[in-house]
Amino acid sequence: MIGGTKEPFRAPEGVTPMMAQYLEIKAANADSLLFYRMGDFYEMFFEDASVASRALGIALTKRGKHLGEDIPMCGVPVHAADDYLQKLIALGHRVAVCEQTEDPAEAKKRGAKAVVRRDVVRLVTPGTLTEESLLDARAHNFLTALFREPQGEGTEPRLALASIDISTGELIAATCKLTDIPGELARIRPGEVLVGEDLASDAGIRARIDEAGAALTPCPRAHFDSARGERALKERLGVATLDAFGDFSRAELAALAGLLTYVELTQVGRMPLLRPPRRESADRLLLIDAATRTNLELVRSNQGTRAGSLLAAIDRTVTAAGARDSRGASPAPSTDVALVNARLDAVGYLADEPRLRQDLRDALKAAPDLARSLSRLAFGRGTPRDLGAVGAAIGAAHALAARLLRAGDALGLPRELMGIAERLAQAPADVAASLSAALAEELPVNARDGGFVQPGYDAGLDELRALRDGSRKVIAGLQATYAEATGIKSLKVRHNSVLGYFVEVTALHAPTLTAPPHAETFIHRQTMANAVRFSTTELSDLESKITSAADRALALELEIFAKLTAEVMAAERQLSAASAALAELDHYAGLAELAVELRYVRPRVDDSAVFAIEEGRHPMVEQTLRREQAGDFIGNDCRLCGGEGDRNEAPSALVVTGPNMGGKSTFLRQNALIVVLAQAGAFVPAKSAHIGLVDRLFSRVGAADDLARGRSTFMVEMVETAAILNQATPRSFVVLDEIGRGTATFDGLSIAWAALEYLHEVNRSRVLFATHYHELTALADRLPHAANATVEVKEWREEIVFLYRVKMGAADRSYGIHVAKLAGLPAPVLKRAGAVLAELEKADGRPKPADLAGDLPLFQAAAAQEAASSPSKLEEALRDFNPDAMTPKEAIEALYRLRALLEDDA
Ligand SMILES: Nc1ncnc2c1ncn2[C@@H]1O[C@H](COP(=O)(O)OP(=O)(O)OP(=O)(O)O)[C@@H](O)[C@H]1O
Repeated sequence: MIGGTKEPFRAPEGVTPMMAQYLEIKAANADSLLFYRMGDFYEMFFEDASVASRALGIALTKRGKHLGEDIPMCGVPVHAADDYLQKLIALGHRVAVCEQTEDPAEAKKRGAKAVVRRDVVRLVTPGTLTEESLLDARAHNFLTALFREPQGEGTEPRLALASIDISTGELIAATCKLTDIPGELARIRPGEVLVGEDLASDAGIRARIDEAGAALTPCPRAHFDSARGERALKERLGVATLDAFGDFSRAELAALAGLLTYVELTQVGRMPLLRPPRRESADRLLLIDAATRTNLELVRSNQGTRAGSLLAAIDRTVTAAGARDSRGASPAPSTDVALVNARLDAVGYLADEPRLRQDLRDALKAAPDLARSLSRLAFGRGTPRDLGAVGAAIGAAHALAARLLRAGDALGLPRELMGIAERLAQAPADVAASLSAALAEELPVNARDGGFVQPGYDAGLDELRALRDGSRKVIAGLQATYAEATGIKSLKVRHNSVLGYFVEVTALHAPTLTAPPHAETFIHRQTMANAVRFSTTELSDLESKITSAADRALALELEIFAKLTAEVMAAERQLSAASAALAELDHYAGLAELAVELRYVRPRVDDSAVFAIEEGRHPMVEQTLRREQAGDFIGNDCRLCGGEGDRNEAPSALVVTGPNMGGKSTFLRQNALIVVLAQAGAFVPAKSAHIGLVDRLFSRVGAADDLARGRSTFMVEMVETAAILNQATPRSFVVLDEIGRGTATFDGLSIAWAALEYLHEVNRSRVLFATHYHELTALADRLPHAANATVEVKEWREEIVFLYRVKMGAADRSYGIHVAKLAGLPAPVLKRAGAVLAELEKADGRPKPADLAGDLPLFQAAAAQEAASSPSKLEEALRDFNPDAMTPKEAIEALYRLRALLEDDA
């Protein structure tokens, strides 16, 4: 555990002083691999060496003995350490980087055997990366802390989440129900999740964090101290109260405390830049659970790639920061009508102004990644290029603000864009002026390389540089002087790191220099196969002049670097605000570009329960068809009206039937995606769209096996269906695609039937329900607010042609065998299948819809309530268990218990 109390360490007897130091530092960082700096390498020893050599594929060697045994060792060169770090972090390791904290010469002064002082300067963990090389520029890298709210009696357990992207300083707090944690983690996608010991021992929480693909780090409970969190935040932000940023709960402050304590520990005291925290209130976000996110391929396709996801399809941002923003952290789909419309106003304005949009995008493209440069500077890991980036970004911010305001003069900017322009205009011009006065055109990657301060900025520096360069010129001149004095035309003055400057002549000429009169000037240093090398006092003097001038010049440059960094950090608040504004502007301009490029329209978003789409399209399928020149996407209408609205206007549930490959799934998902886009403030792929705000979105496909997690297909389906039936409200939007196919036909049909009835009667959500069970089409006749829809096909000489048009009404038959033919099933199999089908139909092997309709009672809302007032034992038992908190094994056991109860009742 990070930051737990540690026993004082004592090295065993007879260990070398260096090993004793190593063991002590390792003992204090037992849960990390220790990168122990030795010269130009980070070395690892013992178990760390074995683990790292396997993980990195590098050689395992030995170095000396410890308690009579060989010490395994492996190492990575310091200059290439980033690559190795990245691999280790990706594999889930954490790394403690231990540096020499004094000059070896200093150590020598303490005695020949004294060990150079070393200390861990940083813990590298998946959630605390700042290096450009370790991060994806276009994605946030969040570290999230979870804290369980004290639970009142009879209330649902809730958790507070605090998240930080330490590479940009973005800080967010939120609270959600325990059951919504997977969805929240899927949205934030943290690289690492911190939990107190109590939560760490909760198998349900562990499983959820694991499923979100994040590393779990247990921390001492004491880190989650809300009073400390509040104090630390106020101090860091220099404010007396946090009220201006949101109404943080004690649990949120505790989560923030856990987060900040951990950051401080891993960064060994250095605190990152912090942007004012944002409180995301879960009741103003469209809730999308983890399964729905995966199913709709919001940020990742089913293949696990960005390509093919909704994000890839709609992202037209031109800066890395804009892409990070678009990825979902800040413009998360909202349920706040005013906010959604304000965002749509911004997109609409830029969509209508092509010239302005183009100018803004051109300027944004040239602007550097301000957020990440700022964060590196705050950490003391900044480079001259980061300073250059800050200066350039301020310039870009002013130019963009001016461009926006110029446009706004005539037309009046919408609220969001006005806010952006104001924040951009406040970027500190004085900081930009000092940076541009100080910095050279070409900037080195490292401050230690020097040469980044431009001539004329600092007289002292200019003088030292002149001294250094003058001496170099004198040396260059000495070659000619020596050649003439000795009569050796081939004499050269050279330089290497061992001898410094020296004179080199061929072996043939060497005697001239070793004999009088030259022997006095030339001091023999080295004899090579063909050459002999000499030094002279003059050269040595000049050399030490150069070295000392260069050293002093570098020291002066580093001072200037520190001064400029301090100046930048003093304006941190305005710079952070400007950097967020740059990202937002890019985000809006990108959405406007998308709208124009692909003819997306502005949706009408309001508080109604309507969902009316005219000629809607699927964002990803449309683009794939276009890319592959596979024809046009056929737009389809969809009209639904949920429980709170007037369900007579339109059905609340559509049962979609039709042949495989006919376009059912595409139709279902495009409508769910349109909801996501609209509520995120984006235009949507349709001819027109009217959307009454959706509070929760669910999308499920009849599950594929999830054997890796030890659940059967059917179990997954049922757990997920249960989640929907328990959570969907009259404002929700539910997409169910072939639910129930994971079990025997009749069971599956019955469950699909009952689920649809329940959604219709109890949840009263807007529902799209695709199914292969034709029998379900009968339901639409029985349920007042359900209707049938089907995807059109044409039959032509025993072939079917898909038209991809969705029309009202039921499919007259299914076309499984036709599709099997398209898939290339051998002809004899197809023929035999046709014969079997004909027999079955003749023998009426399928249940008649009417029979089923008669057998199965509806879930009338009233009946459901009546049942609720006198719960049976079975219901009581059911209510007690929480499917989300169960392991697959527990779920199966629970099912057996329920069965037993049922038999008892009977
Ligand atoms: N509206 C449309 N316009 C053009 N092509 C479409 C349209 N809808 C679907 N398609 C094409 O048809 C393919 C199959 O669609 P989809 O997966 O939605 O069918 P399905 O009815 O759900 O099939 P199954 O029942 O086998 O899952 C899509 O990948 C796409 O190429």
